[in-house]
Amino acid sequence: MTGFKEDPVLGTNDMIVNKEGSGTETGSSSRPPVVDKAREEGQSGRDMAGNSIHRSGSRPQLDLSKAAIQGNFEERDPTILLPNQSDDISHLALDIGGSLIKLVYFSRREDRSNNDKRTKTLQEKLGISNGSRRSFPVLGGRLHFVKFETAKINECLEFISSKQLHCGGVDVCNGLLGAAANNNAVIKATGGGAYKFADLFKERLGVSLDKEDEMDCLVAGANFLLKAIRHEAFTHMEGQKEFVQMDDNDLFPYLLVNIGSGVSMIKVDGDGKFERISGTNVGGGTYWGLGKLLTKCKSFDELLELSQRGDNRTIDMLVGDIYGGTDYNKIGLSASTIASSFGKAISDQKELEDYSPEDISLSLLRMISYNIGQIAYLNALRFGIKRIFFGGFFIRGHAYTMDTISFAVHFWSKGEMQAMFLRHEGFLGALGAFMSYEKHGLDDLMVHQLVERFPMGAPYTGGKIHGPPLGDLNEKISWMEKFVLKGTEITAPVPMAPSGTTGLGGFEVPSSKGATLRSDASALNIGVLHLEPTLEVFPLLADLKTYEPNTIDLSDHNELEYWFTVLSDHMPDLVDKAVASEGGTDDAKRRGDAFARAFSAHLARLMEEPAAYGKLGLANLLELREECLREFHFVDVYRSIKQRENEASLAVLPDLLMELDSMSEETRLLTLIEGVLAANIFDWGSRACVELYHKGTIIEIYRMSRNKMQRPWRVDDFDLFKERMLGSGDKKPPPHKRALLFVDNSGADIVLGMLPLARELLRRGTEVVLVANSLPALNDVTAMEVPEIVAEAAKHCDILRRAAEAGGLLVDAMITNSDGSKENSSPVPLIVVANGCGSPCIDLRQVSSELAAAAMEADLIILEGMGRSLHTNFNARFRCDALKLAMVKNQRLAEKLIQGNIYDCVCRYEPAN
Ligand SMILES: CC(C)(COP(=O)(O)O)[C@@H](O)C(=O)NCCC(=O)O
Ligand SMILES: [Mn+2]
Repeated sequence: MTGFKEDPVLGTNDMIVNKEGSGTETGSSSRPPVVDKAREEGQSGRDMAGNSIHRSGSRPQLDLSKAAIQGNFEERDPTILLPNQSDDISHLALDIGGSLIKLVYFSRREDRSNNDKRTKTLQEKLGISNGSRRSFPVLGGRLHFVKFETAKINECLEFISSKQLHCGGVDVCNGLLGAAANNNAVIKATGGGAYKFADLFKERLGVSLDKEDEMDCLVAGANFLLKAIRHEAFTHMEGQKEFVQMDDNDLFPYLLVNIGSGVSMIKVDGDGKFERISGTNVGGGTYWGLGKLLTKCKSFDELLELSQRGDNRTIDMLVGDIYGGTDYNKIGLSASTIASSFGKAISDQKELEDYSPEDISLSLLRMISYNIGQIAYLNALRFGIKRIFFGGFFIRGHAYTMDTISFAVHFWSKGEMQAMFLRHEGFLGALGAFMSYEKHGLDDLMVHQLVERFPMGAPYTGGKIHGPPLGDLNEKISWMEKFVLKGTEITAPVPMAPSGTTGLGGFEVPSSKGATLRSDASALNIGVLHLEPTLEVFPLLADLKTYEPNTIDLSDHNELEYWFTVLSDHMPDLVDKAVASEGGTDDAKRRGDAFARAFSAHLARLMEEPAAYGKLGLANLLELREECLREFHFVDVYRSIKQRENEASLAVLPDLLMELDSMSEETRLLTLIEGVLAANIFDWGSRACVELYHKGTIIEIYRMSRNKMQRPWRVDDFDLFKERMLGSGDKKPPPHKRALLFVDNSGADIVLGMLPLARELLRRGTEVVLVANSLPALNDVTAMEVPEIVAEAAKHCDILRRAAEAGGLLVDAMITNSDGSKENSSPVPLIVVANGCGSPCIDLRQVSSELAAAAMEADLIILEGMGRSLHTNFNARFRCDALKLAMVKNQRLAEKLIQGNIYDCVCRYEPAN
């Protein structure tokens, strides 16, 4: 496991563990289900050999039978009583190693489900409430990863206790179970400490540790990660990290090389199917042990840090030392290849003290890393395995170690094999233990149901080992305040040395060795995993495998720097607005400051290491800002601005509709598209636009924007779109059946832009689904707000009114005409669907199940706005007709993306192929 073990590690083929044939009761998926009765009664069973099997009392699934709402039914989040739910929903697992304790725990999420009556009915009307809905065995929530030093086990116990993780029940605040400490509670644990500290856990927390086999856990954890997490695996060559997309269907077999004190090499053939095919006793323990003796270092980190400044040539015997400074060309060895680690010490007339500890440490690190890389390669070769994943305590995200191992594998395999690493590798065991809870449902989770987000629980130092837990918002704020006093400490952990080779390159000199240690020994390069069982892949994507939501890749440092500055510059104004949106109270000011600090800290962390939480795109940064605001309880920063703009726009809507109705079909279509582009100027996320707003009223700006809409636009496929809509000559194409309109901003954008366009589609017999954000982001309109806007607009327009009624949007509206007659035609419906996100951008790999269901019948999608159609999805291809409409409100983006200028427009039409 990831901790150093006391057990000696045996050499090659010393032990075979074949999960399938072993008949053991540990592990997860291959195990036969445990008889419920035995579990309920907490009995111990007997296996075939008569050994007693400890039955875990844990059962993470919710028993919803006889569930009843307690109190007021009309409340937004009423308390639900689950009388039949046992209080053993386990949501904590541990891996207690020699030096670190790794915790994986699950926290329930408050129910964010949309309770709006109107949107509910309309979804029923479209038949999308049941259709594609599955029953989800797993609760929505978050999977957290936390580390403690084993030496500070008290902090760990305190953390568990303060968060009530050992009670196995659901958060008391959520009122589900109100679980008090449960003396029968059992926590899954692996690693040597599961034995060593069992009594301490019993004594301090009243819980028993249910021990799981380390190797079972390791494999279960690795399999889960490789299948369920998008940017989990990466290569690391010459200081460059590159994520590798694993193919679910082509994952096995792989070689898992776990470098703890010793090294285990495990061939993994499937879930629960693995065999320990080899190992070596020269591992992390060897490096640490020998290093300690030779350098007098006190800790592993210290030793590793020394190596950063070392030069192994003073102590290693190189090919050049033997060949008088020249290469040994005949067998392809250059002069700088290590011929013999520590070999120079034989002939040098030196004592140990004459060598620098730095050089010794580096020589040792290279000796051990190359050796492991070579043995791993040979074993992969032996079994015809192409992929090797390295993990364990020894790796801990240390760039130079990864480079060294990668070089070895690359060198020996002549580039045929790749060494890969896992971002969560430090948590394989803990995750595996977590997976071993019976019938978790977790193993069935798919990539799109897990969203990795930046860790929001402070400390915000980029995930250093946790100190004392922070209980509530107030503590979180105090924590942020404390760090202002300490100035720069809040920013990211030690920076990675800039990459760049020495010129020697290759096997001899990995490049990422710098003056400072960039190790993940203490920093967690992982976020919080949000489990969103209702998320689905947008079914109209042409090719999920090649789909990349982000147009701007922030691994380009210039880009990152630019967007970092944009977001930083926007901060003061955003904080002002946020504070004002919460009444400008002292409490709001405190929260505002804390938000600014937390967000800055995240940005600083990402500047240091952009790939810290997987591949970083602009959409992730923009979402991070919204998540940070929510973290400090800013519910909707632009609420009043949105309201004001909605009202102003609704007031001029009747005139606009009248004007449109007086036009020919062709002119009207053009005017409508112009209207959408012009109204997209109302974007409070763009610095240029915000400056504009100080210069005129909403309507003045809208008029000015309309007047500037001369064609051709910078990207102008209007004629193609018009032909599809209106045909050419006598040919009248059939209308689209259903259009999904991804709406963007409040105010003019939706009222004077997208709604009139929706009305035109409805008039032509196309069903319209307005797709809006689930949660607020900047001034974007949310799905909760749209029905209100539609209801207002419908007062002035029969087409909208009837469609909205048909879609169930107007629950309180008249169902008779003003002359008293009933409607006799059955108009196509207008409905609203929440997209599942709370960001100005949209990642179509992860949308709400409602949207996925609504998309089934759709043959046209219209993506509007810079966030949804330029920053993301600009290059996305769909299986139906797609129209992308946006005004570019940023000069740099305009230049980069469309070789144009700020305020240029994009009307990109791509027919279904
Ligand atoms: C956040 C946004 C994507 C929102 O644009 P929208 O989707 O509303 O058209 C956009 O405002 C943006 O990229 N802003 C940052 C760049 C700037 O201030 O110029
Ligand atoms: Mn927007």
